[in-house]
Amino acid sequence: MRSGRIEDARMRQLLQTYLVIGSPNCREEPLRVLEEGLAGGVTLVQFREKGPGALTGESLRALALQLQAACRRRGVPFLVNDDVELALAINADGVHVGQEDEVAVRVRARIGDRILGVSAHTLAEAEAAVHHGADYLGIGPIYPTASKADAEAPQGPGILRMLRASGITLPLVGIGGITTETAGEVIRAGADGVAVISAITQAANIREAASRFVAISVAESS
Ligand SMILES: Cc1ncc(COP(=O)(O)OP(=O)(O)O)c(N)n1
Ligand SMILES: Cc1ncsc1CCOP(=O)(O)O
Ligand SMILES: [Mg+2]
Repeated sequence: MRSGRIEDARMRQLLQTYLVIGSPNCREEPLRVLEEGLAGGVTLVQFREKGPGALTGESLRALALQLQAACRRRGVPFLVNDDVELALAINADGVHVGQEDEVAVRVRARIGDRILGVSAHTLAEAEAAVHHGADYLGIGPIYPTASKADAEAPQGPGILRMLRASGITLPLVGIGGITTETAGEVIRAGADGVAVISAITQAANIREAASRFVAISVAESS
């Protein structure tokens, strides 16, 4: 059991290499993809079961439990995207919600001290999320992405510089089209880390891809 909200310093460490994963993103068994990512050193995991062929009902819950168990074996926190009900039912470590999801202040009330991540695309959304009790903000898409059909227009790393210059001090993670070529500039622009779907889940060598992101995040954050 966690006692109290996560500290910013710990949150920043967890955000360094954040894997977002669901079965539609995987070319092979999601558990194997996740285990390879964990072996490569990913620091935080979000279960995001969305897109063509996404599981529902009992199979969704079964996959969530399977992936959560793999994270527990490695001591890596496991968050659930969108579905607060599922997160509570499986006792996940936290939830990530966006602007179209259940409002953050209500999610905070429901999940207690579990980790709360909130997506923001503007300074006003970022300030509201801070006020509503977010532990970190997901900022993106930074670059074009094929992994989210309804993504907003890419904003580039400048959005991160703008948020930092405007006084947002909460832990931030960049997301959207981030590769090992661009992860460094995302962190230098003000992110504490990078959240990645395809550059890890679709990699020919998942473990190696994850470990490259880890090395970049560590080097850029020190
Ligand atoms: C770390 C992180 N940042 C942003 C998002 C996007 O959330 P949202 O805007 O609610 O879109 P969906 O992921 O629900 O399609 C995220 N999932 N994770
Ligand atoms: C969930 C989400 N939110 C903004 S972009 C995105 C998708 C990121 O996936 P990828 O790393 O494959 O571009
Ligand atoms: Mg959402």
